[in-house]
Formats: sequence, structure tokens, C-alpha cells
Amino acid sequence: MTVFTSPADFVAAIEALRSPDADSRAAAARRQAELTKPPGSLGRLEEIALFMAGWQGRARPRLDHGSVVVFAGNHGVAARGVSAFPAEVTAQMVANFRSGGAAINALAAAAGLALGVVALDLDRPTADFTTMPAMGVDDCLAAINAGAAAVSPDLDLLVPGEMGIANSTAAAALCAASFGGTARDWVGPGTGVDGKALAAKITAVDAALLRHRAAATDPFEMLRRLGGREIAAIAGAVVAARLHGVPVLLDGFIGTAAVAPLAAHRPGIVDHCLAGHVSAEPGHVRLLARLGLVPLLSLDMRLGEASGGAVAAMLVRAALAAHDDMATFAEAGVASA
Ligand SMILES: O=C(O)c1ccc[n+]([C@@H]2O[C@H](COP(=O)([O-])O)[C@@H](O)[C@H]2O)c1
Ligand SMILES: Cc1cc2nc[nH]c2cc1C
Repeated sequence: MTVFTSPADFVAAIEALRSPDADSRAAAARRQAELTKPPGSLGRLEEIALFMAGWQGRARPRLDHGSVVVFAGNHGVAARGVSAFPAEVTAQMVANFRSGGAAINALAAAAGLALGVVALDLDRPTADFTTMPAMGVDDCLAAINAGAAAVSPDLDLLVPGEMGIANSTAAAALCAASFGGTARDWVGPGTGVDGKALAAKITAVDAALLRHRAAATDPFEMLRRLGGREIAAIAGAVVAARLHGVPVLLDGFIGTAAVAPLAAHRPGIVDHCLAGHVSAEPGHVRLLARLGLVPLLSLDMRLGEASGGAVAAMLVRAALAAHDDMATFAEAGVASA
């Protein structure tokens, strides 16, 4: 099990990046060239198969043990009226995930993925980051390690998700701290705010940037000052997945913002990640562009909880089915070009 022993240990793990297995990827590419189709005709499905082969270290990659893990956290900044929903909804939705009634329960099952739910100190919201860091050092490290602990090294695919009322405010602040710009560049409606609540959200993000930007100089400090426990947990899970060679399918705006501080420090940290979809939250398209990730789907979704990632996992399954099950030209007696 991956444990980051200190903030410096976490940052060092982001710097020492494992590469994909070149031999497995090359073997998968040779197989793709022999399958009964014009070269490249399965488009991005072919690239997904090669991506999975490289990270899994298997010429015929599989999706037998894929898992969604939804991390949940509560945010002090919610008290500033930045969300359309009350903070109690975070714990209520965790109960819904556990009893099987949420969108992610249906979508993970449809995609053939296991579902884990990790609730992080919901009774103890993070501090309001407009006035102080969201978390202390130990608190943030514990959240990162909770994320890392959720990644089994034998997973074929990890789909991390989040639940946290007000976390689109934190995500906007993390994007601005990571990639520049003001609150207006990154703030959007989240669960559906406009008018006064949207203005409160912009004010909160600008205040947080003013307070923390100078000190938020490394990925750990950005997550600690401007993030939340579920966001830090996703960052920890993505780094642990890289250490184990587990490919990752990212979800929406908040789930992707969790890796923004890591990528600002070391862009290659997202090399083992696919972007499952582009959310309707307007900052997401900009964020994906900054990360150099092209989303698999664009369905106007903006739910979070790994829902877009789970739908995209069905495409990964399709890509691997074609890669594994198709006949070669020689097997089928079809003349090649
Ligand atoms: O995934 C997205 O792109 C997304 C966009 C908007 C909202 N959400 C979800 O809604 C919550 C955050 O919205 P808000 O308005 O409370 O900041 C949180 O639980 C997210 O999972 C998620
Ligand atoms: C109901 C509800 C469900 C969610 N799932 C993820 N974020 C959410 C936010 C709300 C408000």
C-alpha cells in the first residue's frame, strides 16, 4: 500500500514518474496493424487500447478489475452561500451511494466497475479558505493517503470521483493557482448558482487567491490551502495509481482540478490519465486544454461523483473488446492492403 510519509515525499513521488511499458505498447500496436480493418479505422479506440497496454504492461490489456472510488468531503466555504444546495447534501448523498440509489451506482454497474465510497471527516468541514488554509498539514496528508490507500495495485482501471457541496469553488481556486487567471476565468454555476450566489463564489475565489497565491508554491501547499479532503484524496489516488502503473479515467471539473496542482508542477503526471468527458461546467474545457487532455465524451453532464468517467469506461471496454476479440487478416483469410 502506498503511504506518503510527508509533504516532501508526496511532491517527490510526482517528480519521479514511472513510464509506460514500451514493449507491451509496441506489441499492442503490432496487433492493431494485423486486425481486420483499415489501419487507424477504429480511431481513438485504437489509441485507448495502446494506452491501456502501455500502462498495464500487457499486449492484450483487460478490464476485469476496474473500480470507481468516490471520495466525499465537506467545505467551510459552503457557509458563504456559494452552492445551490445545503452542505448536509454531501453526507446524504454518501448514504445514497451506500444504499445504491445514486447515478454512479447505476452507471458503475452498467460499466462493469466496482464502486468504493470513501467519506472523509464529513462532520468536520475544512476551514473557510478565504480566511485561512483549508487544511492543516497532517489533515491534508491524511486525505492524500486515504486516496492512495484506495488504489489496489492490481486494478485494471481507476475511475476517481468526488462529492462535496461547494467543491466547485475550491476547484476554481485550484485551477487559477495552478494555471493563472482570475476567479472569473474559472468559476461557473456548479450545482446551478447564478446572481448573488455566483457573485459570492467569484468573491470567495478572488479572496482565496489573494490570501494564498504567494504561499501556494508547490502541489501540496496548493491542495492544503485551496483544496478539500476529497480533492486531496483524488490527487493522492492519481499519484499512487502512477506508482503502481494503474491507468486512470478522470471525471468532471472538480475531479480534474484535483490534478491541476500536480500538473502545474510536473505536466507528465497526467500521462497515465484519460479524460472521460468534458463537463458542462465552463472551466473544464479550459482546464483540459491546459492539461493537454482530449475528452472522450461531451454529453453536457455536470454531476460529478465519477458519472462521466463511468460512462467513458464503457468506451474503454469497447476499445479493449475490439483489440482482444477481432480476428487478424491471416486468421480470417482477408487480404490485407
Ligand atoms: O463534475 C463536474 O463537472 C461537476 C460540475 C458541477 C457540480 N458538480 C458536483 O456538484 C457539487 C459541487 O457543486 P457546488 O455548486 O456545490 O460547488 C459536487 O458534489 C460535484 O460533484 C460536479
Ligand atoms: C443531489 C446532488 C448529487 C450530487 N452528486 C455529486 N454531486 C452532487 C450534488 C448534488 C446537489
